[in-house]
Amino acid sequence: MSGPAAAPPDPRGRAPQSRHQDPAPDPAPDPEPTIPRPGDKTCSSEFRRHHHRHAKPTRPDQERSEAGRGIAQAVGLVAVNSVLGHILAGGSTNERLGQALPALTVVAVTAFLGSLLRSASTAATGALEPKVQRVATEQYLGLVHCKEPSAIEDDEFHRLLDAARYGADSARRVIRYCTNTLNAAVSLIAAAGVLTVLHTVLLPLLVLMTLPSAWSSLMISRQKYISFHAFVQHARAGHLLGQLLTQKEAAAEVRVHGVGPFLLGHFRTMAETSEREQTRLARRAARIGLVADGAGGTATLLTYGALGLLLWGGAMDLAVAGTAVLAIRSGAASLDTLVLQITELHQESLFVADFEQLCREARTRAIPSGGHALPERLREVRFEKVTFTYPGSTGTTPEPTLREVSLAFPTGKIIALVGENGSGKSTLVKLLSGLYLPDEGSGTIWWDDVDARTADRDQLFARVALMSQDFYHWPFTYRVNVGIGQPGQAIDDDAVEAAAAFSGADAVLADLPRGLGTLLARGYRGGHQSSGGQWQRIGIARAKYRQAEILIVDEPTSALDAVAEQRVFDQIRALAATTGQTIVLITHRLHSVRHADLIHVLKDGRVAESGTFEELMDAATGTGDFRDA
Ligand SMILES: Nc1ncnc2c1ncn2[C@@H]1O[C@H](COP(=O)(O)OP(=O)(O)OP(=O)(O)O)[C@@H](O)[C@H]1O
Repeated sequence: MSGPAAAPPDPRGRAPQSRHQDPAPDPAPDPEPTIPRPGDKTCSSEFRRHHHRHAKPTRPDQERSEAGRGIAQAVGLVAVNSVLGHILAGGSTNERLGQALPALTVVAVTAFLGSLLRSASTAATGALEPKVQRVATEQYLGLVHCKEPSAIEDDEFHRLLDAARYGADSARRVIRYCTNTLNAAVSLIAAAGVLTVLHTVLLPLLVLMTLPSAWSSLMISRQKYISFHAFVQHARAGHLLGQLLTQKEAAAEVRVHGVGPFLLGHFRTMAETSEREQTRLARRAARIGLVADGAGGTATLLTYGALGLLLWGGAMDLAVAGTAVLAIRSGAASLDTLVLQITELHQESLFVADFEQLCREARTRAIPSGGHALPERLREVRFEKVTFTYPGSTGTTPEPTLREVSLAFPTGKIIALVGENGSGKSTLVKLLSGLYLPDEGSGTIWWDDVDARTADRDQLFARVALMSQDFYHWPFTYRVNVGIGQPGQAIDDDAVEAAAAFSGADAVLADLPRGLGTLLARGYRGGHQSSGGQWQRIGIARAKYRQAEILIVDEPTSALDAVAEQRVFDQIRALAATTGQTIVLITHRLHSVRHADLIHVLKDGRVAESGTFEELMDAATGTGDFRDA
């Protein structure tokens, strides 16, 4: 938990995977990631086809290696039988060794071949594992970023996200366990084949010996999985507390307000609950193990007793019995490994199933692609009796945040939204930008004559630039932080600089040690820390760079000084006048809406009044809501 690159805790108690021992590619974050081109497929069927192509758990060369290894092992066991036959036969020691020499050579050669084939199989697995993990991780990230924002509000979806987070790692491990399972199965078949040839009773006895450990492994893994699901959110909350102690955003309060001991105490309580659960699981595993060992021991006694009886009764000679002991030992070890690997495979497959469920769920909650095209030259966006309730709102009859809102955003105008805290201004622009849609059965948002519900959402997003209070500070360079406004295009440095000059972020740029290429992320080598006001200018530059038809600015000047604030409002006015952009301005500063063409006043999720500044200030035309605000 030491920073953004720290591996998440694995609630299943596995140690995080260590980094490669070999010289590895530079793991540092890429401060200038390649911005995807239009048509890049992240949520597409092509992506899924790619995944399936690479997700086969074993490769043909690997299967051939394993089959070859099994044959070598069986031949080796038969050769051991021959060696024992010669050694236990009559004659001098030299004669017996001489006769056993060819069989001994076969044993050595088969052991050598087995090693070679095992190593080929390990190399094939090693190549496949990272590929599967990458494809699965890409699929996970590709699907979850395309989901409707309503999924973000859904606790159940978050629980699924938490559980599925381990699916990509599990998919990787599935490869290893598949190989090990194949490995053990081949060894077992070799040993079982030899045992069947030696005596028919030996094989069922071998199976009997291993059944108890199979049962115990399955029981323990099932318990662990149930516990993981019960504790997945608990683990996430514990991880979050750990992060809060190390995060730079919380650093000042943690120290000055002394929040550290409070967080630590909380963390300890949560960790102790986890510890109790681990202890409970360990005790349960111990009890199950004890029962399984007792049953396994009895079965082993039975097996060797049967072997003794066969020898005693003369049904088997000593050399065959010796080979049988070796085959039983090798077969029992293989069966044990097989059971263990199948159990692990079963456990990992449950996590992969969570992962697949998440992928299915994410697909059903994906923002739909396609829809009606928006008008080329938009005249206005009009809300008609729009009611909106946040998904996941609690209560039997959840309260809508917006109620029967009717208002217009005419193209090329400056429209201000004002109202007290919580009146619904930010929610309204979330609907305007297409993030959310009106409640089913409520009114409509019209983009001229196109209903936002049936409109092509990608087109709708493309028409909007957002400059919200909490716009994202991307941990990339200055260039990317502005250029990401148009992620479908290669970044044009001249346009970045022009946007910076527009917003006043050129002054920020002038002070940066590496200009456009300065990394705006403290905590990484060469990372630079910008102030709140400086970030706000960068955010405005980003919105300007986006060149969308509708620019939504939500409290754009809260972190700016008075001069900078005046400058931003002048520029916003200039934007509307020169580029024909529609500006939707949310602000609490009434003097800054003086120049708006239209002001909508919101109160408790409803439109209280609309008009120009003069109309609203006039007692004859205004209701007083604006004047009182
Ligand atoms: N994601 C959400 N889920 C549930 N309720 C929300 C969510 N976001 C906002 N709300 C609720 O919706 C109401 C309106 O919030 P909104 O942020 O739209 O108000 P606002 O007018 O922009 O407020 P402010 O001036 O304080 O920014 C509030 O009661 C808030 O608690």
